[in-house]
Amino acid sequence: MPKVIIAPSVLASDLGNLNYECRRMIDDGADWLHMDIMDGHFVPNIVMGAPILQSVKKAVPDIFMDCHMMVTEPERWVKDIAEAGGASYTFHLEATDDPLDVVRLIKATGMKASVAINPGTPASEISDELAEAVDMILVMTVWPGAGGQSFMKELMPKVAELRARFPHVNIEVDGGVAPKTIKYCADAGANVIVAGTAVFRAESPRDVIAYLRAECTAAQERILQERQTLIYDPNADVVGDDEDQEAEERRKEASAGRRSGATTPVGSTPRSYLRHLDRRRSSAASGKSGKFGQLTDLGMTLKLV
Ligand SMILES: O=C(CO)[C@@H](O)[C@H](O)COP(=O)(O)O
Repeated sequence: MPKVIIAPSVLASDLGNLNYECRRMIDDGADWLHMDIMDGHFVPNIVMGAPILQSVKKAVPDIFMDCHMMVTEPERWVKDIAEAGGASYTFHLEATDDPLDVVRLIKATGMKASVAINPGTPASEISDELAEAVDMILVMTVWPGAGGQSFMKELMPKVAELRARFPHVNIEVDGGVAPKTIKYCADAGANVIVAGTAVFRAESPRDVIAYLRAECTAAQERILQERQTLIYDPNADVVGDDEDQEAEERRKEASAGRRSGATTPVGSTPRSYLRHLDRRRSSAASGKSGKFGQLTDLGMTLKLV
């Protein structure tokens, strides 16, 4: 599983003291700083651009700036952000017809490339080819444009689906992530955690960062153990297996979230996504068959990582 990374979103910081705020977060244990760039078109707000990032990079040279570009023309700002010291460039899938070309432009600058999807965009819009080309996929857990919104738990099946499909890709969540909501993200398989209000406005940002990290690390161990149980067993009977009551409950909750773009009718863990595929395939088959066979028939590659 990819490393757990905690990235406080500076949108919730004291923007008049941005250099100090970024330094404070790094000293408190943050791995990255999440820099929200908004152009007033893709989202209705305008927040910072390359000159501000450049000034931060100069004052805080060891910063890793995770640049979330909420802009309509993602290709237009790649060079400026790279020159300003951006380390990772996230563009929105909804903002381009040629995501692979944007990735190519980003990579040519030496920055890491990442693609974001809005709450209304299904995970299936991320093609295998795109996922292999990027370093990270950002699943927005609020509609982009403002900090301090409520976390959309019903989107967790998208995270679980992407984690099941791409065990090694960084999966980032952003929006309303806090100690109260981290478990949903962590169980679904997210490993890059953006949190603005919950960290910057906390009495002890250090404690919040440590808590978010601990929850994700613990969940990763659980996910790895669950994957072990998916080792091929020709005698396994997965049809009608009701051991995972919790997944069933989550499936019900998830289906209530379809209107928000959560199109995967499954529970919110990578394992339950794989089990869903298994059940779907099994219902069309007669008798018992091995799990690997069923998954690979569906085009899935089940990997132990
Ligand atoms: O991109 C965005 C909003 O558009 C986020 O980065 C938010 O800034 C996260 O803030 P909180 O919801 O954690 O306060």
